[in-house]
Amino acid sequence: MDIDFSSFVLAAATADLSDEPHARDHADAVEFRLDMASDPLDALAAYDGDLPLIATNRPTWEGGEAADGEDRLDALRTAAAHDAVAAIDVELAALEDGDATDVVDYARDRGTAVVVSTHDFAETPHRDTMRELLAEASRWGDVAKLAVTAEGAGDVLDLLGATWDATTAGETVATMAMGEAGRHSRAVAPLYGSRIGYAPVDPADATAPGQYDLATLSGLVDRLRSERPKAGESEA
Ligand SMILES: O=C1C[C@@](O)(C(=O)O)C[C@@H](O)[C@@H]1O
Repeated sequence: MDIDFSSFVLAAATADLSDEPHARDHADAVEFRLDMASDPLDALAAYDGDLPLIATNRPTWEGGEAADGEDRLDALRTAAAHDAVAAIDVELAALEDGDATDVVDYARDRGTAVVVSTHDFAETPHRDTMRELLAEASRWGDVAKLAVTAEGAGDVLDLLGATWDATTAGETVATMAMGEAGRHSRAVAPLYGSRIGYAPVDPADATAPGQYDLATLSGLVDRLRSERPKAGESEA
């Protein structure tokens, strides 16, 4: 299965693939958080859902639950070989230190897309720093993802600015501000070019702070998209 990141993709984020039938009405894909699942590879082998998967195996040093090491990357490699897995998510830091380059090469050889991500659970970096992180991740991946923590609306404005700059420079990016102050970024960032949104089917199963549930985010994104000026009307 493939995912087309040339337009917005709404991913149901979950540690439980039995969520997939409940996600179909609203989601374009499922993000399977291997690091949060019990027996993730068995669940993957048994998957026969309709939605394509983005496989993520987030290490503890980037806010996830997977122990660092070869096993984590081997699981991602196994996931990349599964027909339903359209993309894998790899941390930019794991590529820069060289650990994950083999997994990314393997995914590419199989035609599996690569999302290269950075998470900041403490703050929102300076706009220039965010711009650099997106540019760097774009060098490695099909989609450059940046999730930061907003303390106020100004942080979201900076993130949206970096998103817009990257998008107008031709990069394919996914951005979101975590935390309460950043919540609205999840609905608005797609208007500035963000190509992936993440939301749990059930809000109790959130995979990051400040997520909307899937039905709510789907409704907000659709509504805002339909109100956006059509190309040629007034957009830059
Ligand atoms: O990187 C992301 C974005 C995310 O952290 C969010 O804030 O929605 C949720 C994660 O599951 C996903 O891998």
